[in-house]
Amino acid sequence: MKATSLLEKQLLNTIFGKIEHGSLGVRYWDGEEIAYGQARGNIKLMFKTVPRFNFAKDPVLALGEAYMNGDLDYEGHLEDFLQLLDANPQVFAKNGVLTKTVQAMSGLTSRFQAKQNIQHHYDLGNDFFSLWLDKTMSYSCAYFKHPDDTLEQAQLQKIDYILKKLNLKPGETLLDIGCGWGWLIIKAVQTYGVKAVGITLSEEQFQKSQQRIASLNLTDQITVKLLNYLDLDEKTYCFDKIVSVGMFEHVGKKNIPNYLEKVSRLLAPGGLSLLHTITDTTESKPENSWIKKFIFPGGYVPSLREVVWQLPEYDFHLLHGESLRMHYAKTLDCWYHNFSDHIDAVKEKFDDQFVRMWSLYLQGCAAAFRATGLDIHQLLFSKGLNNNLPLTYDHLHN
Ligand SMILES: C[S@@+](CC[C@H](N)C(=O)[O-])C[C@H]1O[C@@H](n2cnc3c(N)ncnc32)[C@H](O)[C@@H]1O
Repeated sequence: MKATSLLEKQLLNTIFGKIEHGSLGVRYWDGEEIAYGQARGNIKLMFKTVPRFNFAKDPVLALGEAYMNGDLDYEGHLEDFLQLLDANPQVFAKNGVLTKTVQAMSGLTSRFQAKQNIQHHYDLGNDFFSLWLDKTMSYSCAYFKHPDDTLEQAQLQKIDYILKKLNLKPGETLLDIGCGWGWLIIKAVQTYGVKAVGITLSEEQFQKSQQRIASLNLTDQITVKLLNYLDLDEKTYCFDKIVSVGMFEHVGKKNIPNYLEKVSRLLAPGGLSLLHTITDTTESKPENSWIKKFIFPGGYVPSLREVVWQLPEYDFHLLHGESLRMHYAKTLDCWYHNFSDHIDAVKEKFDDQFVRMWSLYLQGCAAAFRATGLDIHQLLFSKGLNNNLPLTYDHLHN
């Protein structure tokens, strides 16, 4: 064995040797198999070659990179692996335990960086996303009323559910911050006769949503803007309702107060806002640097309490909160299933590294919703007091 491969093996052996909770099987490139931790594990990493990445600096990032590059495969369930990461932070954390809070405090995202971050992910091409999203092109957690609902049904149910929570009335104004490909605002206008504004930072989403709106003759009722939500003019706009679905994860820890402030300035007194966002159990978990580097640059998953405690600062009153954790695991399963079904078409557009990266992202996130504290919440709140709302939420389920 060459000296470098021996050194790499010693390093990995030292890292995995610190596992105290759970267990991990590893097959090295020379064929040797070692079981780490306690008891028999259900997950096995198989190094095909000497990995080229810096495990000493950031093991999670290096494992992700080794998988993407085809140096590493695994057998078993990703859920088990993610539980192992959670249970052994001292082994897998970047340079020791650096919490999400500490890392995220280091930078306020500029307008330019925010746009770059969004384009990195969302401007991969509408034809790519349409291969595996449903027909509405909703790119957020769906709502499954029955386990065998199709993805499209579940996405339409999610939109319907959100619009009911917002208690929309004809003639009201609705803002959708991070409107994606526009289906929620289209449904809101068609079903409730509201006037809607949608904002996105993605060029591709902007083009496609404009086309959809024009083809449905809704241009008088809907405006879509290619804009950072922070730049929406408060002197021109005031909305009865504001919704944001799957956008808040891009805001960043330092910008949470700016987001809430902006919503407060754009919302009419007594107005309602619904925030649909991924949340984590605590803000002191190590962040996943692989996801942050390759999938969502600039992303930050807040904890639920981090959002809720700030609401009163802006005179927001929490009315309703709901976790849809298992709905997101199912949504991701559907996306991964569609992605795999269209793998040949994906491979025509992207290289192997990209395909492995997106497979890991979709499967890894599904596993994280199932096995870690990763969650997703819909929070409904009013600006100031609103005494004219239904007394119960029975209408949501009729
Ligand atoms: C995960 S997608 C969700 C899209 C849509 N709401 C849905 O449910 O399908 C996130 C959206 O947030 C938008 N976004 C992220 N940061 C933004 C910002 N600073 N200003 C405006 N839009 C932003 C993206 O362009 C994208 O449309």
